[in-house]
Amino acid sequence: MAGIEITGLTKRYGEHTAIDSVNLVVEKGEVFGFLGPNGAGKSTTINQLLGFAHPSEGSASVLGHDATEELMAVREQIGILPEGYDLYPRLTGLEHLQFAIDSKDGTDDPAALLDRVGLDYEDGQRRVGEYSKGMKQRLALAMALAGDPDLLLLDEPSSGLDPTGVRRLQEIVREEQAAGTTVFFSSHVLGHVEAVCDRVGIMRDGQLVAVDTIAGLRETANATDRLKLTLDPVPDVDFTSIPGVVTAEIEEPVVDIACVAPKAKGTAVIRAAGAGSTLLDIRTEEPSLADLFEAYTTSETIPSSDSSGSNSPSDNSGTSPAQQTIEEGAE
Ligand SMILES: Nc1ncnc2c1ncn2[C@@H]1O[C@H](COP(=O)(O)OP(=O)(O)OP(=O)(O)O)[C@@H](O)[C@H]1O
Repeated sequence: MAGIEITGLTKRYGEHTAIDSVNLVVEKGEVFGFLGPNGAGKSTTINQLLGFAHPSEGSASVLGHDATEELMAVREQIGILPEGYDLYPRLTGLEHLQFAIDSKDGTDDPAALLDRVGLDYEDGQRRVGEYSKGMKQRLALAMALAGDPDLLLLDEPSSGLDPTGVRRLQEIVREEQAAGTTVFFSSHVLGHVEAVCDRVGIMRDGQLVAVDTIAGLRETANATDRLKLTLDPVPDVDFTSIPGVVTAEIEEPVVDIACVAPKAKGTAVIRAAGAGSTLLDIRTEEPSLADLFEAYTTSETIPSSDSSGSNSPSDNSGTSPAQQTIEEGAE
């Protein structure tokens, strides 16, 4: 049984299609990052998983239960940190937590949950109306963890968190995964996603345009590695004539080379040395998730490969829109 299984999921608001024929399988125990620009359809998809709205077409199941028809069974097993959660200003943090524990028939110690998200017991005794934004976010995360859920659904969990809070969140995600919990979360903080996710899915204009590991996305996007050579002097060498080098920009004393073939880096170093230059420094950079995000969400043609249709670690039968241009994909 999958953690999440989404099949042909479409949601229309009047004439507007918010999500369009989304297919996705997230395996149990997987940490899955759900990405996309503003308005791409992430919250709409998550809301369908939470049974907040009926799909126009298709279906979504969570831990084997239909998200719409078996809402209560789903809710009992999952922890939710939704976008725009409601907290009650007059109630204390501890009262919120006790409510969350009771609603799951849980046995958690509220003080331990507070500690887990980095809130003091004294914070827990204060009314939530006095909380800062980050404290509210920590409390909402603690509420999602109540009742030892089998699946965590987190919409922008790092919103409002300071760097210590983000690190704590990452530790919690890893601890939960080690305990067998499936974690599905949307985030615009790509460094955080990169740090904890097994795979990511990228939404664009309501469609799921990529599902893969970050290494897989790098391969499919044919994204360039960067090689920065600090040379004394910068030689009169045409680095772009090296097979695999895409661009070579000189900003004395640095030559910044973008290349698609790993071998090109070694050749560039040998050519520079052969021209009599002393190599003062060498740096290489792989494309970051932010670079990949840009490639998948702003370029006219969505990167694709034979394997880009795989939307599950064990399933190669997905329906990612390979070879599809944005114009063709838009409704
Ligand atoms: N209740 C609604 N009524 C009408 N349109 C809606 C509604 N909810 C969402 N939409 C539209 O659906 C599209 C997807 O919105 P959604 O909130 O899912 O995006 P998102 O990827 O979560 O964006 P963000 O990163 O800004 O949170 C947007 O064009 C939005 O305007």
